[in-house]
Amino acid sequence: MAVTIKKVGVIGSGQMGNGIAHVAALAGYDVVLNDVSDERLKSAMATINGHLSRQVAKLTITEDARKKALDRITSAGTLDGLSDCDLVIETAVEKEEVKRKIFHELCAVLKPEAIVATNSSSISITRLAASTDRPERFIGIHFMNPVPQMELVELIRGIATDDNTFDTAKEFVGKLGKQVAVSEDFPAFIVNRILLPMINEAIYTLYEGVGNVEAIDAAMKLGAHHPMGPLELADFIGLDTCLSIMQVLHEGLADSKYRPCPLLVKYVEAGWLGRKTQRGFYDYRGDKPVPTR
Ligand SMILES: CC(=O)CC(=O)SCCNC(=O)CCNC(=O)[C@H](O)C(C)(C)COP(=O)(O)OP(=O)(O)OC[C@H]1O[C@@H](n2cnc3c(N)ncnc32)[C@H](O)[C@@H]1OP(=O)(O)O
Ligand SMILES: NC(=O)C1=CN([C@@H]2O[C@H](COP(=O)(O)OP(=O)(O)OC[C@H]3O[C@@H](n4cnc5c(N)ncnc54)[C@H](OP(=O)(O)O)[C@@H]3O)[C@@H](O)[C@H]2O)C=CC1
Repeated sequence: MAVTIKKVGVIGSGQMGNGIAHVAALAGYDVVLNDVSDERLKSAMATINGHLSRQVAKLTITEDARKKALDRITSAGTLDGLSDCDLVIETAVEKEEVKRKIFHELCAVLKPEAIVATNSSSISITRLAASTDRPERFIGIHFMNPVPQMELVELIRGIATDDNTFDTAKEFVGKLGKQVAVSEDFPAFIVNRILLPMINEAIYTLYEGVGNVEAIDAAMKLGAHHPMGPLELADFIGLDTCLSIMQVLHEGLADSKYRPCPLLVKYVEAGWLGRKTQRGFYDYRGDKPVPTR
């Protein structure tokens, strides 16, 4: 039987965290948004307001809905502020040690009956659940980017996830107006098991000089009707996240076909992480994106 969720905690206020806070608040949930820096939290609130305002301008929501949604979101600089949440969704960086540390600290302050979820793109839900005090109330709720636009959410049970937790997560996703795809707990689940090797292959195509950035993106946009070219999409997701997902696939499935492209590694080492750092396969610092290769 599903448990009633009223207050949702979101840990990490990057592009996914602010998107999840946005859709949860619009659906009527009280939201507490947490991040390590106040600056990040301020910028996330401004981003959410910007996206809600665009929805008002497009008449997809009313001005009243925008105001109410914003009023439902509060920010918290520490995890103590999430102690009375019914559901907490972790969406910090795709690094297992960071997530484990967050769960350890969160569980010490969170009410025992609350559900803990991760928006991880690739990491084992069973393994992450084992770093909490409540593996039966732990689940993967994997949103797609950009959250307000994408219809799908993957639900991934760990080995110990109980039926109440699964049913509650499914009901929550339904109330956000999204569709569920259920995935088994294997590296990168369904969407990223398919999407990330395609993106990695596009980077190999660039690395081997088969085509330049513009040619590769145009080929897949015009030749396969993808809404974004694979390199544009990689920049949109974040190259650090893309690399982490490929590493999880490579290590988890022990197959050389998932080897991250050395050029992807180089971009991440340079700190060229895509849109979020203004430089990746494109340079976003000018009026329009300029390919970096
Ligand atoms: C890595 C993972 O773990 C899993 C993943 O998420 S993989 C990534 C999955 N996502 C994709 O593949 C996205 C592919 N791209 C697309 O579908 C489209 O390009 C897109 C929806 C992002 C934008 O569509 P578009 O028609 O080119 O652009 P545009 O008309 O400017 O925007 C369409 C809508 O998206 C919204 N949008 C665009 N970027 C956004 C963002 N970063 N955040 C929130 N909303 C955004 C716009 O506000 C607009 O909404 P309205 O119509 O309500 O105004
Ligand atoms: N990008 C995508 O397309 C998708 C990503 N995901 C997953 O969502 C998660 C977040 O990704 P995304 O939003 O893109 O990443 P971002 O880099 O945009 O945001 C991550 C945020 O988490 C913050 N953070 C880091 N450590 C902590 C911490 N200990 N406590 C609280 N906040 C912290 C970061 O702060 P700071 O920068 O200061 O370190 C940053 O604000 C990842 O697990 C990713 O795999 C899932 C679906 C799609």
